[in-house]
Amino acid sequence: METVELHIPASPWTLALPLGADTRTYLYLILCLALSILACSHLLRKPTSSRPVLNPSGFEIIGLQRRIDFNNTAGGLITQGREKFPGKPYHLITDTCDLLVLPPTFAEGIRNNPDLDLTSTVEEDFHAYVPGFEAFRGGREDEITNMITEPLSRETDFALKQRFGVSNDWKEYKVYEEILDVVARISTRVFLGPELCRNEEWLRITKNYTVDSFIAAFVLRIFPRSLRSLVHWFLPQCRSIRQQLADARKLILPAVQARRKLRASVQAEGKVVPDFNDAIDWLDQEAKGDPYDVVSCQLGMSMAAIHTTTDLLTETMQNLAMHPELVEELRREIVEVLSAGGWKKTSLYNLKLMDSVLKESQRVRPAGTLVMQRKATRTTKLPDGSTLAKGQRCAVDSFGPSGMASSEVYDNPSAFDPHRFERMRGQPGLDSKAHLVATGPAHLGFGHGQHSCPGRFFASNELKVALCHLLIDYEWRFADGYTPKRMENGFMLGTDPEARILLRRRSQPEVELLGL
Ligand code: HEM
Repeated sequence: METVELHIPASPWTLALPLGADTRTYLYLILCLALSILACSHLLRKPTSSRPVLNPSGFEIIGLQRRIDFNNTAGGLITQGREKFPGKPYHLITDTCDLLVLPPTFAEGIRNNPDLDLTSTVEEDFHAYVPGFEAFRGGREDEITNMITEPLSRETDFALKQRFGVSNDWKEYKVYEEILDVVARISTRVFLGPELCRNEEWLRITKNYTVDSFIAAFVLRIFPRSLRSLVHWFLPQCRSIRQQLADARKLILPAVQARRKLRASVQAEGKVVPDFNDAIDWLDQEAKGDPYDVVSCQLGMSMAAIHTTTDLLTETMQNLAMHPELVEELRREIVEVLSAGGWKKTSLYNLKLMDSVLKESQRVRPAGTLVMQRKATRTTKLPDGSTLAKGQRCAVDSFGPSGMASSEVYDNPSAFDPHRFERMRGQPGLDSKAHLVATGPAHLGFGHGQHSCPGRFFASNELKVALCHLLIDYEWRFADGYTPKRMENGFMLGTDPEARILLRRRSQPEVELLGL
């Protein structure tokens, strides 16, 4: 499989920077103002620990070219770091910070360290204090449950018919674009309920905000932190995400207010409040009456959920196109399990081959080379007894020794083995590591420890429901002339957003999924 660097702004892994002429004038003006502050701040950013530095940046005024180039060089640098300092921490000067890269053997030791925080790394890299970037603020979005399998299935059926129709003729699609829409719809069904999941305006925002805010954050990072609160008002990329946030407010607030009003009136009449089974309710329940910004929580949740889930689903569909022998096996499993148990959470649990295929797809190509990004909120100890200074950032190299591609842990780790995790089921010591939602140093696809992905239980269910519908109701193969690729940008790895497939509806599915 080739690795390419693509520039398609439909996915957050690729960033193009469309700056207009008037913007450039503002940028140059403000850049002049910023030079002296930058020179000082870059001198101050040098690592102070005695650990080795892989890529010392030397003196630089802005380092803009180096930071832009970092998106293309990060993968190579991490490979160099792994070879040069095997099993040892080292500093890497990234496009945003001085990062201490740790081997996977440290993952267990740092996973629940209360002095290592994830939120502040996101807030720092994505300017959470700037209007328009509110969705990057730490919020209440981690209360995710997974109790709506049946409505999820109904919405998946609707969304797939919307995108792929019901024709039995082959038609060519850009798979990422189509699956992104399907995932946005079914995720919104759970986050905001049945009305907004079919609202085109909200679907546009929920799909675009992630990519647009990544671009805006990148542009804003050109400026020193002290100027960002001013500069952002003039940047078209920041203006665009502020507008999206304002549009989101107009759509979400009336729905939330209507829900609260209904709840209050039902309670006043002494009746039982209906269970709406969506994140409007979950967030309100968790807030227990405290004020919170429901719109940025909802956008933050979509941002964490939609492109990540789309990426894994698209990657798995492509793996199935490369291994068509698996399709019949998976269909047999679906028919057997769902015919016996219907659309229950336990049925999804029993789709063991499907779980293994998804987990193996994620093991071979996770969403990032580095995971568990953290910042020390105070001086703390690392598992090797050394000290991590307050403010120092660190992250774990997923592919380091004992990690996701390690021959100490996995037989033939470079091969895609769809049954790998299915075989581990029921084996003492291995069963707990076999499930898609299980995390550990040898599988960091959802991170590990106190900040591991709280949405993975929901994502796992959503992915399985979507795959059941896709496998039973549709068939697909790569479009003629298309060669599978994967892409890399900074620490992010992604499926090819340009991948083309031929897909058609099956005329005689083994089972009627909506009737279960
Ligand atoms: C296949 C889909 C997904 C993947 C691959 C994924 C991956 C990740 C990863 C790698 C992290 C960081 C973990 C760490 O640093 O230890 C994370 C965090 C997070 N994810 Fe996911 N995620 C997915 C789906 C979702 C969904 C569906 C939701 C919400 C419904 C969600 C919500 C979150 C939140 C809120 C955090 C931050 C947790 C914290 O701050 O402690 N994710 N995810």
